[in-house]
Amino acid sequence: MALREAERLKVVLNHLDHPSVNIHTSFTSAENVSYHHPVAFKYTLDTDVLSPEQRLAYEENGFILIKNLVSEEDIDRFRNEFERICTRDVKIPGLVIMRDVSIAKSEFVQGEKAVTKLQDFQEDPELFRYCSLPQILKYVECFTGPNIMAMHTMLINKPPDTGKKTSRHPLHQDLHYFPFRPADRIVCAWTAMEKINQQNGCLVVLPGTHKGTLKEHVYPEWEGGVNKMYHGITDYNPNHPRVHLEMEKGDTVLFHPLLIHGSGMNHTEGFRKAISCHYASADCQYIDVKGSTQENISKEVEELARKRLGSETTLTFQDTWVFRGRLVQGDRTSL
Ligand SMILES: CCCCCCCCCCCCCCCCCCCC(=O)SCCNC(=O)CCNC(=O)[C@H](O)C(C)(C)COP(=O)(O)OP(=O)(O)OC[C@H]1O[C@@H](n2cnc3c(N)ncnc32)[C@H](O)[C@@H]1OP(=O)(O)O
Ligand SMILES: Nc1ncnc2c1ncn2[C@@H]1O[C@H](COP(=O)(O)OP(=O)(O)OP(=O)(O)O)[C@@H](O)[C@H]1O
Ligand SMILES: O=C(O)CCC(=O)C(=O)O
Ligand SMILES: [Fe+2]
Ligand SMILES: [Mg+2]
Repeated sequence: MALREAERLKVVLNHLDHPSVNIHTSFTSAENVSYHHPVAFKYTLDTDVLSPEQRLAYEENGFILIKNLVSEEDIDRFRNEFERICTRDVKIPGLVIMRDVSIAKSEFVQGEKAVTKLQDFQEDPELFRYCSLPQILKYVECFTGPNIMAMHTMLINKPPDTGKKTSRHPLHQDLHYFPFRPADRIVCAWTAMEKINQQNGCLVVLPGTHKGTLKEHVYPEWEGGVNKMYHGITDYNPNHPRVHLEMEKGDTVLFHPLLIHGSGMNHTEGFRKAISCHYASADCQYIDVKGSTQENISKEVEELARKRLGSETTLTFQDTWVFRGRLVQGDRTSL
């Protein structure tokens, strides 16, 4: 134990010699922590990628924002591919094209304007390039370690709100959807595909909530309706500070799967776009969610699998993740 503390201290101290860090402004916190209370890092691993203040920020807040991580050129390519999918120029196996619930039964909306989310693009080489970008994996490894699985992929096209407030995403923890652990070895990368602010419905996070436990999730009672599987937490502290993550095109936030987050209404006429991937250490283990707060989502997913693949399907919640996961670095050891 003492040896591990010493190793941790060494990491912090090593960073003190790092030439790119400004000793006068940024070091104070890392220095204080390391001398006065040896740092017990729980949420991050020892790599040379995160600066001491980035590392402490993630430990404390459960997220870090990296400016300008994905190039314009790459984002424009993802956007192009998104359009080809919406117009049905390409068909990708396993990919789910989801409409906003407010227009789900409308025949009159077509193309990109009818799509609120692409889910599971792991079989599309062009979009899946996002999940393998080396500059993203370099950060992801700080949380997952070297064996990395891309477990869940999405391109979110938050529509202008129709007035029913269905463009909101209720406050939730992504871990609710995942039957694998440990949670600390899972991380989401979420990249803005354009300028995203409060007007068009940016991410809203409750800093520090990753230190809590997984909460119960249910459909919120919203008058205008709620999108399929958009479960939310009812039992959160309404006075907890909220941070609106305003981002530029290419900025990327990495966040912990227990961090409570959601997104507000899109008050603009544009479709707000973001691309994301949930990564997990390939060393994670599947868990049985029976009797836990995750039982409701597991039943809902299994029901959807039966609807899609036929009523005789015996696919479990865990199986759906085995099929979707793709190795992006190292060895597929467990997941
Ligand atoms: C090998 C694997 C196969 C097994 C597949 C199982 C995969 C499940 C994936 C879901 C896991 C989600 C994991 C997320 C983890 C990270 C955290 C992210 C948090 C979220 O974002 S959760 C929300 C994401 N939700 C989904 O992705 C739900 C998946 N969506 C769908 O399955 C379909 O898009 C949907 C909504 C069922 C529509 O199916 P579709 O066949 O395209 O549509 P139909 O026109 O036939 O409509 C069927 C029926 O559904 C109603 N409908 C349509 N859209 C919506 C909507 N947005 N919300 C609510 N209801 C909707 C439609 O009106 C029809 O209703 P009827 O009454 O007429 O039957
Ligand atoms: N009445 C509500 N009940 C439950 N959750 C809500 C409610 N209103 C908003 N939320 C959720 O709270 C989070 C932040 O939304 P909030 O409304 O604060 O965003 P905002 O960006 O301030 O948007 P707006 O300007 O539309 O109010 C989102 O996840 C949203 O879905
Ligand atoms: O609104 C968004 O882009 C975020 C949605 C989200 O948190 C999710 O799908 O898990
Ligand atoms: Fe989420
Ligand atoms: Mg609001």
